[in-house]
Amino acid sequence: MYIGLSSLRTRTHFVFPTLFPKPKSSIFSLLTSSTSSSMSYHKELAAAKKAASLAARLCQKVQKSLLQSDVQSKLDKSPVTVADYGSQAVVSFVLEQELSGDPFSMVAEEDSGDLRNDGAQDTLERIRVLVNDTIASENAYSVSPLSAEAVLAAIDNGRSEGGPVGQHWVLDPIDGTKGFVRGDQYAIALALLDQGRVVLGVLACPNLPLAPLGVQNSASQTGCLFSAVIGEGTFMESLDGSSPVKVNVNPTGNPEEASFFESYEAAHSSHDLSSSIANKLGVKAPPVRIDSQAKYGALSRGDGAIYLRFPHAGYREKIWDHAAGSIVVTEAGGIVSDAAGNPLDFSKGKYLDLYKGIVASNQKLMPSLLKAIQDSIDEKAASL
Ligand SMILES: Nc1ncnc2c1ncn2[C@@H]1O[C@H](COP(=O)(O)O)[C@@H](OP(=O)(O)O)[C@H]1O
Ligand SMILES: [Mg+2]
Ligand SMILES: [Mg+2]
Ligand SMILES: [Mg+2]
Repeated sequence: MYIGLSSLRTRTHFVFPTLFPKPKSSIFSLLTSSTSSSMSYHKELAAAKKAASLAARLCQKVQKSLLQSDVQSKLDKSPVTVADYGSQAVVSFVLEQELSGDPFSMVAEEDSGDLRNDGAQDTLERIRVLVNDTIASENAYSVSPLSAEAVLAAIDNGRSEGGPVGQHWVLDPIDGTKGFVRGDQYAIALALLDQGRVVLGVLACPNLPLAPLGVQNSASQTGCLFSAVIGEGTFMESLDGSSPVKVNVNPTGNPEEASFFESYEAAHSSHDLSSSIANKLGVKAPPVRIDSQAKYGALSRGDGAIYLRFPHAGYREKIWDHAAGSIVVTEAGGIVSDAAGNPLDFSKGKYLDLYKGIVASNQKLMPSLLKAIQDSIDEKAASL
């Protein structure tokens, strides 16, 4: 099954009684009753939610009227749009404003290189206007409009290499650019590393319905903001503003009840390998294919029970593609590991060193899932 926006809009049986039942604890009460170690991320969490929400507003505006000229190709042939750059500039600007005075380091996907080339002036001007309009819409920052140079500098604030020492923000300004361009799912993914560990993650998913996948209808509201702080659990709220509700992964230990997520793009993850693993495990449902870390968000609230990702040989995963998503799932009670069950190590710079791929699930399914994965990998190797 492919979950794009169009198919999401046409489903009928809606059963999400109160979209946001009265929360048992709000983010505020939760943070005030938390342990001293996680208390220290209160300010960072508020800043991250604000930054990702504002960037989501910019992306939504662009996605509604995306022009062919808004989409460029990077050196590796992957797409990048004015919204990727604009989102990165907005997140960088908001974090600096909200956390001014603190040392600032950010590892982000985009850089200003191509925008400084001759012939990129029109694109840069479009980004500058988008960024300034978005910042002005917040009414909270009394700054004069940013110049083109200031926008380029904000984008380049994301040039850190990360690593095991100190704090580093990790940003994917649009994860799932291909989905974004297609009009489907994407996410703004922002995480904080502290001494090499992910301690906070925020995922803004503007096109993800608030109701669970498969049960929403055309009237369902879309736009979810997931947030997680280490030791505090995972919360979901509407991007339009609502009280956060705590979410948990699907607890099933029965593969027949479990559905699994994978990339929409077959070039990003082997669909054949996932299907062999699902068969071995006894999963009955067809794969749910969605772009971006929206998969981690959906998994954290129990829409499915498994996420499988097996990039083709030679591809190296980047930390910004998994940092926010992984803490959103682990704080909701799930497990995220490589295909051998090793935890992901975000302390090695921009890249993740992995065995074969990434897998996320709940505590009960993980042991048999890892076995099915290894059996499928061995079978594939023997058939070559
Ligand atoms: N050949 C490849 N194999 C695996 N992942 C890839 C890939 N090419 C690009 N990607 C990554 O897949 C991400 C999208 O994930 P998904 O497949 O879950 O939608 C992209 O993020 P961006 O869109 O931020 O560039 C990109 O980093
Ligand atoms: Mg990209
Ligand atoms: Mg990405
Ligand atoms: Mg991206």
